[in-house]
Amino acid sequence: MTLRISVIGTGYLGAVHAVGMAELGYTVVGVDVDADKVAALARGEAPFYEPGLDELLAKHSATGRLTFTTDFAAVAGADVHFVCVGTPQRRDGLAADMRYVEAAIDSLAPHLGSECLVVGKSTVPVGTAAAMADRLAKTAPVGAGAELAWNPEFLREGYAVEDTLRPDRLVFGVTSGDAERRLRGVYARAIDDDTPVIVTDLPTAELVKVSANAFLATKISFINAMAEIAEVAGADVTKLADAIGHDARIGRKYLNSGIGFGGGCLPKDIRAFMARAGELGASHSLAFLAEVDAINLRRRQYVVDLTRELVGGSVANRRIAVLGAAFKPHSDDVRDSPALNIAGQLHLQGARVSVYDPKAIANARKVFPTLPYAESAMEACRDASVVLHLTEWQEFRELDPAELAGIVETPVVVDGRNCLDADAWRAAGWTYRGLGRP
Ligand SMILES: NC(=O)C1=CN([C@@H]2O[C@H](COP(=O)(O)OP(=O)(O)OC[C@H]3O[C@@H](n4cnc5c(N)ncnc54)[C@H](O)[C@@H]3O)[C@@H](O)[C@H]2O)C=CC1
Ligand SMILES: O=C(O)[C@H]1O[C@H](OP(=O)(O)OP(=O)(O)OC[C@H]2O[C@@H](n3ccc(=O)[nH]c3=O)[C@H](O)[C@@H]2O)[C@H](O)[C@@H](O)[C@@H]1O
Repeated sequence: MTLRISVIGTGYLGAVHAVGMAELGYTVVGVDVDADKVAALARGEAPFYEPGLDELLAKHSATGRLTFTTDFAAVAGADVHFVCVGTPQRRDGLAADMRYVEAAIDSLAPHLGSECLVVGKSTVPVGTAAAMADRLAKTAPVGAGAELAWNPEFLREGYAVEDTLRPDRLVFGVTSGDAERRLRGVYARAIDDDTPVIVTDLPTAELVKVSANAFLATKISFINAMAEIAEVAGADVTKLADAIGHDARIGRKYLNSGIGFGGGCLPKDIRAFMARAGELGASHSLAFLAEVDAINLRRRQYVVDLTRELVGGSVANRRIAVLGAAFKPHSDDVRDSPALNIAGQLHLQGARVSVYDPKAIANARKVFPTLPYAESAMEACRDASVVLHLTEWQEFRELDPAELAGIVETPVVVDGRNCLDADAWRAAGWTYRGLGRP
């Protein structure tokens, strides 16, 4: 019999997971409290930009095997329930806001059938799974027999469909062999014999997730610290990254220097990890993450200061072109976007900023409605005193520096992602400034 799956929370993670489960052949219902999001998904439209998602959504919505609703009663009868709700940073501190996970468990509990599996996928502070198992036991109908497991997700936005359908590894935090067997069954069609499946207890599974993100954030801040040193020493951090990256023990990935990491995950996850370590009496173990965070935030400030310096001291009334609003290319996500943060700071200092992004303008407008936005890279750059390249979309890499030089006021470019062809820009008459790169 076809497995029936429910996915609670249909944001960047949950919508892709629901679609992925349908692609694996299951009958799937996605539930969210956001009626607009549900309505879009139910029409077969992805509520955000993610390559490949629209096609699969349309394909499976048409068969009726993939449905979306705000009504939790629709999850009744599902064999496996995946909890994918948000765990954002709390407004009053560094810790994760667990309200949404708790609410999802409470809404799910009354509808659980006998012998179903509830699987947490959200990124949570260690100890959450055990607490949610207790919560479920207290609220689920007597005899419901639901079991809880934690299966953290490692997908990257921009590659979310691919990562869901072909995960590089799976982690199953379980308390029984039966839960492991069921999870192996769910993912059987997504993996081959070589895909590592790591089966752990609940706290280890939760920690794997946050430590993976902490490591990635640390690697990025490491190279950005090297960029700071390279800047004052007159060295080239991009060459340095290539050279150390050839050492297989180090590896070149996540050594791209620039304005640092943003998004809905790395920044809030390292902060929540520090907060949890503090609650567990182990603040000292993760004290280095405060520096990782500080190095990262310094990158944004550095570009703001550099821009001011490049225009002779004050950005007031100067036209600044900002290429990029998303926190990274192939995504329309602007959560904690370094590019938007820099644009916002310059705007507040009186600059006449013009922001362009191929996919993220609509989301950027919601967060920063007062920022001026352009319809194209050329429009953003017209009459600019400085061009800031802040999100490395392919479209920006392909800009013709000679053509652009003809429409700006002053040909000065700051390459916040260290990936433009410096020689080509200089040859076209530009003052090129990389970050930690001559
Ligand atoms: N975005 C990503 O690439 C990845 C995210 N994660 C983790 O997945 C979780 C979700 O992240 P995103 O999808 O990015 O967040 P998101 O904000 O895009 O989506 C969360 C969704 O949960 C819904 N929701 C909130 N409370 C609810 C409730 N009580 N019942 C049903 N739905 C509810 C919201 O309306 C929203 O649509 C987070 O813990 C995040 O750290 C993990 C791996 C990758
Ligand atoms: O927990 C999550 O949500 C996800 O967080 C990250 O994925 P994501 O946020 O989609 O984006 P990344 O591709 O990791 O990039 C994060 C940020 O780091 C920046 N970055 C990345 C790599 C690099 O070398 N340098 C660098 O500055 C990017 O521009 C971006 O702002 C992880 O890569 C995923 O494995 C994880 O599942």
